[in-house]
Amino acid sequence: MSGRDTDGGAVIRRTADGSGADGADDRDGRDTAGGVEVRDLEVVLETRTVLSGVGLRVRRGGWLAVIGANGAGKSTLLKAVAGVLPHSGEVLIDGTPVRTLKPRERARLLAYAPQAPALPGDMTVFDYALLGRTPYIPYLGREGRRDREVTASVLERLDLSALARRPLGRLSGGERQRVVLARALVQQAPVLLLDEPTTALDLGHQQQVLELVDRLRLADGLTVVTTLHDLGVAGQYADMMTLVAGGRVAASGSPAEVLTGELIAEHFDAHVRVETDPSGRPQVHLERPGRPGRRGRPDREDRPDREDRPDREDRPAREGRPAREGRPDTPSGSGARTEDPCR
Ligand SMILES: Nc1ncnc2c1ncn2[C@@H]1O[C@H](COP(=O)(O)OP(=O)(O)OP(=O)(O)O)[C@@H](O)[C@H]1O
Repeated sequence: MSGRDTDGGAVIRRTADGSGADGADDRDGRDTAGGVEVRDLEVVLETRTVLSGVGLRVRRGGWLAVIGANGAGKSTLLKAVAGVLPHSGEVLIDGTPVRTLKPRERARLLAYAPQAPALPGDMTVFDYALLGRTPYIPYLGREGRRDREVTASVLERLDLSALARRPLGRLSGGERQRVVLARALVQQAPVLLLDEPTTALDLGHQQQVLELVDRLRLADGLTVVTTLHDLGVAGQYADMMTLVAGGRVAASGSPAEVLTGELIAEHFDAHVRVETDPSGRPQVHLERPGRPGRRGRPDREDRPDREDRPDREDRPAREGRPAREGRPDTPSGSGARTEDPCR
């Protein structure tokens, strides 16, 4: 379900059915243990300290979005959590330090989809996704029927069945990105780390991928950590956010706490309008400086005072949202407005 905002831009909204558990998930007998905790993480690349003093905590079944400007350290943070970068400090997966896990143990606990991995051009989509089953296949053994079934099922859910026999070298960028995600999902680990999983995807596939991840999270208690550049999407799906700036945590909290006009202006140097959607989640709209805030509407200063508008008292409070009197006022100077975007 996608909609259009009043600015004419496309807005992805979460589907209304928060339960999301469609019963079609194909994981069996798997322990869903696994929250993530990072303590005082430091990563030095070559001679440069890229992350310093980073801490975060994601409960089992939570979705954390790591946001920040280019070069802030988001991918480095994800790689350190995935255990593929040397680090100091502690990364705990379900209470176990990731550095103490053998690769096979780690792969059963944690699946990581990098932003742009090098893909073997001659390998087929199916065989590449099947690599996600490696931690379950005995040494010197072959994959079994179950492994092939899980792989086929994930490919189907990501609209990739028709491409199953296609070599990776002959895919589009968005198809490649879904194949990388497929391999991670085929791994069926309780912790899923996704580095910018939707950058190359069209709007429909973005939504398909994010909804699938959310369904798995809600149905199986999957713990999800993603980096996301699209703050609007991050605000719709994550239940917690960490804003990284200059290799440190600049802010963390709920999407409403982190996606404020002030923080976005400070750390992204971007001019935005933040609104609250009917489900209470923040929506971030880019605003062009010097233009009216909304198409076809006069600037705020030119409009009659809200208190003077005659229809205000007659309107019912929106469903799922406290009446105006119960909502906190917009912080002064935040740049965020609280008008209903549908009016
Ligand atoms: N191997 C490396 N050696 C030294 N510095 C590196 C290395 N890899 C990355 N960096 C630097 O570390 C910083 C953080 O990089 P990282 O890829 O984590 O940023 P990011 O927040 O994911 O950025 P983006 O949004 O552009 O993907 C950047 O300044 C980058 O130039």
